Amino acid sequence: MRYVLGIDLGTSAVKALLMNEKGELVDESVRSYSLIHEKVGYSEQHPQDWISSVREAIEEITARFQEDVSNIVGLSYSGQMHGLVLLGDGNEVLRPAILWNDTRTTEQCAQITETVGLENILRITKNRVLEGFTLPKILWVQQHEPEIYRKVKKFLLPKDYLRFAMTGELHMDYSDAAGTLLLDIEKGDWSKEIIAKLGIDPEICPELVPSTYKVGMLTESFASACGLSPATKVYAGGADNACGALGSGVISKGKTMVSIGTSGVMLTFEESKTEDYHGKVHYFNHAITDSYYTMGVTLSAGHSLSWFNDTFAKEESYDELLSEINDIPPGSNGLLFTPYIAGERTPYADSNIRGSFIGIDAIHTKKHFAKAVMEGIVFSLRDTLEIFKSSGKVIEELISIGGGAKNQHWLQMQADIFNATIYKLKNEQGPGIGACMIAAVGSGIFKDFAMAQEACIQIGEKYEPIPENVKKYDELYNIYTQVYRQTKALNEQLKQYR
Ligand SMILES: Nc1ncnc2c1ncn2[C@@H]1O[C@H](COP(=O)(O)OP(=O)(O)O)[C@@H](O)[C@H]1O
Ligand SMILES: O=C(CO)[C@@H](O)[C@H](O)COP(=O)(O)O
Repeated sequence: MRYVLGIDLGTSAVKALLMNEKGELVDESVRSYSLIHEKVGYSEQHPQDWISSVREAIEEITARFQEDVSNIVGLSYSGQMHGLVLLGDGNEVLRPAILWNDTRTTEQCAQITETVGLENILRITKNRVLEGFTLPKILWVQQHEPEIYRKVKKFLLPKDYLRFAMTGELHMDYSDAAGTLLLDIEKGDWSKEIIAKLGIDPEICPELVPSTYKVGMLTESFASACGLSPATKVYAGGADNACGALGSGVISKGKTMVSIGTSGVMLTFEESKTEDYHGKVHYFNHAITDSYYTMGVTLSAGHSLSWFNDTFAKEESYDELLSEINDIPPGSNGLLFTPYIAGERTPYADSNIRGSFIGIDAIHTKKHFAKAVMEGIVFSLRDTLEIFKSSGKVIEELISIGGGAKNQHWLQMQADIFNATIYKLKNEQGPGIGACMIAAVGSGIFKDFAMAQEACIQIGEKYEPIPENVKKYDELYNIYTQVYRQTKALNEQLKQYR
């Protein structure tokens, strides 16, 4: 029997999945790592932590593997998007990686928009300039750390650096490159115009490849450190949201998924690059050649719940914290939360906005706050659903993935707030499954992603909207949508005290 490994390099942890040639998941392991928040708005990680965590996660799987490890024929990746890894002359890492949820680059975003022009940016990249994307981070290093910038020979994204550490080969795949704001989406190449206008050395951009491209084999040293065969073939992989889309079957028109990971994502398949959302949602290349997807991002989705848990209920597991939320009616007895605890992206591209609890009453207890946090996160994802609907899309079914899909009440809440049928996967790790599918298609186990989807994706429970909850949540959503406007100016005044 042949096997493939999928490595999902997430924000909070790396998850390694082992899949057999029938598309069944046979083993998995997880290793967590931390985020560094040196200042408000900063979010970094040490690339070395990714490498050691991945090595340990694979080692755990190979130690349990009962067959010859050469039966693990291929591996691929799903990676947290946009994070900037800078390499010097000898491919050494020059500074910690600046991540997707780092919002220090508001000034650089304004400079890019002014220098390149918003119309040009939208025409070339199909996206607006946002703090989370990679290009503003490159300019930030250029301006604030010129001694480091002078040494830069290549820039990579997180999973590309991981792949380099495992193979010695430097590449970037199109689905992840789309999130740099340097890719000309129509031409499928680095944008010479943006690069020239911003005075960036084109040599720092890595070679672009498709997700199923075979970049090479594992280095002898990495293979022996994690117990794999050095003949294991390595395929490029994709952005975590592209892989999440693969892993939840969003590979054809009309398919939509919602993910509550550290961030929150509402994502739908786009057949072509010609739809125009005027940058209101992100428009990126899929991991399938010549396909695209659009998505809106809630910066702190699962992160809002993990923040609440860490800050107010550290001793409790998620299951303990959420055990009584179903005793509370929709709307948490008048308590409303906006999940802008680290700024927001969709629909408000605003790095300064912060979250609120509105309507705190003496009757509210910890479980009300926990439920309000979950509701606020889903309201925020509904903002993107409304953008899709206003462009004429009909979305009646969604696949829900990510850590948030582990909680059945949260899944029901999604059905009620989106007024749509929610399907859960048997294993909620969509991006990891997508990474396995890339390795399986790359190594020829499946002819294409349609065949891989048939074999690898197993739908679990189904959640139907409950009409009285839908009605109540519609009313509450109307109140929710007013909070941003009404708290924006207050947060501007509060900024100096952060
Ligand atoms: N048992 C659970 N119940 C509800 N939510 C959970 C549970 N476990 C994890 N989560 C949520 O999922 C988030 C992590 O999701 P995950 O997809 O693993 O993140 P990432 O890929 O960004 O590292 C946590 O921040 C938390 O909000
Ligand atoms: O910034 C984005 C997408 O644009 C995030 O979705 C990151 O890709 C991180 O994802 P998770 O760790 O939350 O899955």
